[in-house]
Amino acid sequence: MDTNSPPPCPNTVTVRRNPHRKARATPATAPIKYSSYPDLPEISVFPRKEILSAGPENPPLEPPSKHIRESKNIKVFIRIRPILASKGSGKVSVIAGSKAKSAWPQNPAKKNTVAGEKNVERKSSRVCVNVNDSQTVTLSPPIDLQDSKRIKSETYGGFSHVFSSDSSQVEVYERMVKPIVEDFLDGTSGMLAALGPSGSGKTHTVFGCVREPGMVPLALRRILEENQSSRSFYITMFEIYSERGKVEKLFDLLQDGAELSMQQSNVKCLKEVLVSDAGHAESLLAKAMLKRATAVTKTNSQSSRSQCIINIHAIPKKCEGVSAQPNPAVLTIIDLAGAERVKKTRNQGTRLLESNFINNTLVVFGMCLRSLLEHQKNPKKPLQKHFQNSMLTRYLRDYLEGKKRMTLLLTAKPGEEDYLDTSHLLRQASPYMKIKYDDAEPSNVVPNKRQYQSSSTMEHVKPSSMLGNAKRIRLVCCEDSNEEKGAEERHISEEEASKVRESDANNCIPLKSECRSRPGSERNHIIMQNFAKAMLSVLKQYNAKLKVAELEIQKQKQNYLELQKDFNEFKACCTCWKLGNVDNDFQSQLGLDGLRPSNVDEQAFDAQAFDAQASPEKGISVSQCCSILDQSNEEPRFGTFPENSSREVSVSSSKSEDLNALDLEIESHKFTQAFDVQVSPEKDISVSQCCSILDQSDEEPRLGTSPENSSREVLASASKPEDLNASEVEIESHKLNQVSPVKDISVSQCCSILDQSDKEPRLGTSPENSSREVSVSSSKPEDLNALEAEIESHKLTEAFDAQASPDKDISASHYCNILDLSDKEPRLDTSPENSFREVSASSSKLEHPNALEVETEIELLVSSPFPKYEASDPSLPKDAAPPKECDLRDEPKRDHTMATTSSNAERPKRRIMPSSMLLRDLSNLDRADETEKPKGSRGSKKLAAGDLKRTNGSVNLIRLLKSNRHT
Ligand SMILES: Nc1ncnc2c1ncn2[C@@H]1O[C@H](COP(=O)(O)OP(=O)(O)OP(=O)(O)O)[C@@H](O)[C@H]1O
Repeated sequence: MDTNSPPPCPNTVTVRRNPHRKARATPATAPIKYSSYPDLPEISVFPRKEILSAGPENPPLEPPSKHIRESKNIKVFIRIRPILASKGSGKVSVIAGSKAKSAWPQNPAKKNTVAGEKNVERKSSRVCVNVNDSQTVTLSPPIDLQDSKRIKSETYGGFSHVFSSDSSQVEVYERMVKPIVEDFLDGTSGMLAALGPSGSGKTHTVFGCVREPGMVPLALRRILEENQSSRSFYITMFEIYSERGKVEKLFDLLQDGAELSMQQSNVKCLKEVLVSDAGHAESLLAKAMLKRATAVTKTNSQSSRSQCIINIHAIPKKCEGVSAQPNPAVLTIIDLAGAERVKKTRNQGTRLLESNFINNTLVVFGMCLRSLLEHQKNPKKPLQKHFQNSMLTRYLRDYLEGKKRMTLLLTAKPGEEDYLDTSHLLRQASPYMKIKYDDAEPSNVVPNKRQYQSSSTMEHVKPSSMLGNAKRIRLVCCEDSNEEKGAEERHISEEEASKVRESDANNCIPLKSECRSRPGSERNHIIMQNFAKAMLSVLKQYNAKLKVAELEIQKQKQNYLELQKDFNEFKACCTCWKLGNVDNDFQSQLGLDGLRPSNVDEQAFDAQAFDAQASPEKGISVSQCCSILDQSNEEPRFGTFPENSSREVSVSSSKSEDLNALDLEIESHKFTQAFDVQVSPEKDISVSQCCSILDQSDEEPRLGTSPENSSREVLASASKPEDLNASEVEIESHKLNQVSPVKDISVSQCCSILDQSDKEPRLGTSPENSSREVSVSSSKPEDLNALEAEIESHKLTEAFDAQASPDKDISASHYCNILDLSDKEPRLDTSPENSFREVSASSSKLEHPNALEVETEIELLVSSPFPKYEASDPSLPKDAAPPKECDLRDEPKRDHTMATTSSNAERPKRRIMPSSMLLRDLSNLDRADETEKPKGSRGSKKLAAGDLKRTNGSVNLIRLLKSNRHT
C-alpha cells in the first residue's frame, strides 16, 4: 500500500497522536436492516426502541441491490477476517508448478520463529478493528503503540458495508456481489477487486473453499442457475505474475499456465471456456487455482504471489433473441496479491522480490484511483496515466479511469499485530469511497470499442478479425446442442467458418434489420459485413473496367498489326518502285541494263539527275551519263535548252597543281566555265557527259536555236576566227587568256577553235554562232595537220580527264564498245585524222594504261557522237575487238588496247585515273618532249617516228601558248 497517508475518511475520526484532549467519538451510524437477506431467518417484530437500543444486532435488512443501484459512488466493502485459532490450523501451502516451488524454506531460526509464533498467538487474541456499524469500523492501535507513539483509535466510516469477522460467504455475496451479478446479467460490466494485506482473506472471499464457496462460485451459480437459453457464459482466468520481480508475465490458468501477451489493455490468446453449469465451473476454478502461484510466507501458508483475474462473459445465443438482451458485459473479479511488510513477513530472495512486485502493483493501483479521485474533485487536474506502470492497471484501465463501475473489497485482519496493515489499508482505501460514477454505462449500453476489446472475450478472438468474432458469436448462438452438453472449449473448424460465411453472406440484410439495435459484437459484425459488401462491389466494378480495358487493348493490337502489315506492304511496294520499277524502266527505256556500273547511286539516278540543283554529293554513273547523252541526242529538249547542259555537267575535278601542265587544265576550267556552270564545283561529271556535251555541240542546229546562250560561253569571246593560221591560233589563245584570265578554257575548246578556224565557210556564214560551233570543230577536222590534231587530242583528253571525277569509275569495256561503235560510224570513218589522233594520244600515254584508255576513248567520243542505242546495248560483247585504227596504225597500241580490252572483259569496271595524275603524266611527257630524249620507259620505246615528230610539234605549240600566256 501507499506509504503516504491518505486523506482521512469522512466517516472516520482522525486521532491525533498526542492528543491533548480526548478524541471525538465515532459518529453513530444508522443500523443496517437486512430484512430481505435471504439467508437470515425472518425476524420477529420487536419494539423499535428495543431494537435501536439493541444496536446493530439483527438490523432490518434493506434490499441491497436497490441500495447499490441508487449509489453513484464507488462501492467499497470491508470484510474483517476472523481471528484464526492457531497458526497451525492455517491452510497448507500449495505449490503450483515451478512457480510454486519458490516456497521459502523453513529455516533456521526456529527459536525466533517459535518465539514469534508465541508472540503472535498472544497478540492475536486482541483485535484492533471493531465494527461500529455496517459502514463504520474503529481501528484501535495496540496498547504499546498507544503508549509509545500515542496512537489512538480511528474510526473509518462510509463503507458500502462492513462485513464482520463472523460474516459468511453468502452474506458477503448477497450484499456485495449479487448486485454486481444482477447488473452483469442486465448487461452492465462490473468489476470486483479484493485488496488487503497478505493473509487477510482475499482468496478466501473470492474463491472460498469447498465448504464455503467464494464470490466467484456463488456468482457462477447465480448466473448459471437460470435457464439462460439466450446466452452462453464463458470464463477466463489468468494471472499476472512477476517471477523474481523482474518482468510481469501473464499466464492462462485455464490453459495449463500458458503464457499470454498483452497489447495495450487487451490480453491476447486468452482461452475462454464455456460454462453451462456451476459444477463444471467450480471444477475449472479448482483446477485453475492449483496452477496459480502461491507460496508459504510468514503471514500466510498459502500466500498468493500473483494477481488473479477471473472474467465471466455473457454471449447471446441468437441474434434474433430480442427478448433476451444480448449481454456484452463482463463480470470481472480480481484476487489481488496481498501487500506484505518485509519486517513482518521477513521475506528474502524470491519472496522479497515478489513482495516488491506485489506492493508496487498495489501502489500503482492506488495511485490510479487517487488520480481519478483528484480528477473528479478538480477536473482541471489531468487524469494521470498511472495505469501504464503495470499490467494490472493497464488491464483495468477502464475501471481505473471511472468508465466502468468498480467495487472494492477490503479485507482486513483483525488482530492487534496486524494493526499497521489494517491501518494502512483503511487510510489508503477510505478516500476511494468518494469516487463517483456518472452512470455512463447503463444496462444494454454498447461500450466503446476499446472498452469492449479490453474484455477477455474480445481478447480471445482479437487475433482473428471482427468477422471471425461475429462468426464465433453466430456459432455460439446456433449451437444449442453443444451448450446443453455443458461447458466445452470452442474450436471453430474451417467448415463451420465457411458455413458462417455463407450464412452471413446470404442473411446479411436480415441480420442487419434484426440486429440494428443490438450492441456489441453483433453491431460490429454488421458493420464489417457492410464494409465487406462495399469492398466487394468496388472490386467487381474494377474487374468490369479491367475487362473492358483488356478488350480495348486487344482491338488496338489488332489494328496495330493490320497497320503494320499494310505499312510493310507499302514499304515493299516502295522498294520495288525504287529498285525495280524505276531502274528497270529507266534502263529499259535507255537500253542500259547491261551497262550499269556497280557504283551507281540509285537515289541519284532518278529524274532529278537532270536537274542542275541536284545534290552535289550525289554522283552520276557513266551509264547514266551515257543514257543522258543518248537522250540528249534523241530529244530536242537538250538542244532547245542548252543551258541545262551546263548544269548537268558539273565539273569538280579541276584541281590542278602543276602549273606547267596546268595550261591544259586551265583551259579545261575555262571550257567548263564557258558552259556557265551553276552547279557546285564538287559536282562530279563523267567523261561521257563531257562527251555528250561535245556531241551536243555537234548538233549545231539545236544549239543554234538559242543564240542568246552563246554569250555565256567563253568560247564566244575567243571564237573569232578570221585568220586560220597557227599564229592566229596563238593570238586567239592569248585573247582567251586576256578575256578571262581567271577562267580557263578547255583544250577541246581550243581545239574546237582551231577546228572552227578550219571551218571558216561555216563560221563565216554565221559568225554570231561561231562560238557555239566551236565544240564541233574537233569532230570535223579538215585542214589541221597531224601535229595540231595531236595537240588538240592531248588537250582535249586532259580537259576531259580534269573534269572527270577522280573517284568515278568507268567501264573500259563500255568505252571499247563505244570505240567500236564509233568506228562503225561513217562520220568517224570520214575523219582519218581523228583516228590518227587517237593513236598518237594513246601511244603517248602508254605509261599509264588506264589514263591512256580513257583518253583514247574520249577522243573517239569527241570525234564521233554517241550512238543512240548501240553504245548502251548490253548485248554487245564487252571483249569486243579493238578498233581497227589501232590495228592499222600502231601495233603496240593495238596490243595494249587489246590487252586492256581483254582484261576489261574480266574486270568490266576500270577506274579512271584522277585528272591530276594524268596531268602529271602529261607534264612528264612534256618534259620528255622538251628534252627529246625519251627515257627508257616502255611507252617511249614503242613510240614511232611519226609520233615523235608530232610530239615535237605539240611541244612547240605548248611553248608558244605558255609564252603567250606569260606575256
Ligand atoms: N472469513 C474467513 N473465514 C474463515 N477463514 C478465513 C476467512 N478469511 C480468511 N480465512 C483464512 O485465512 C487464511 C488466509 O486467508 P487467504 O489466503 O484468503 O488470505 P489472502 O488475503 O488471500 O492472503 P494472500 O494475499 O497472501 O493470498 C486462510 O487459511 C483462510 O482459510
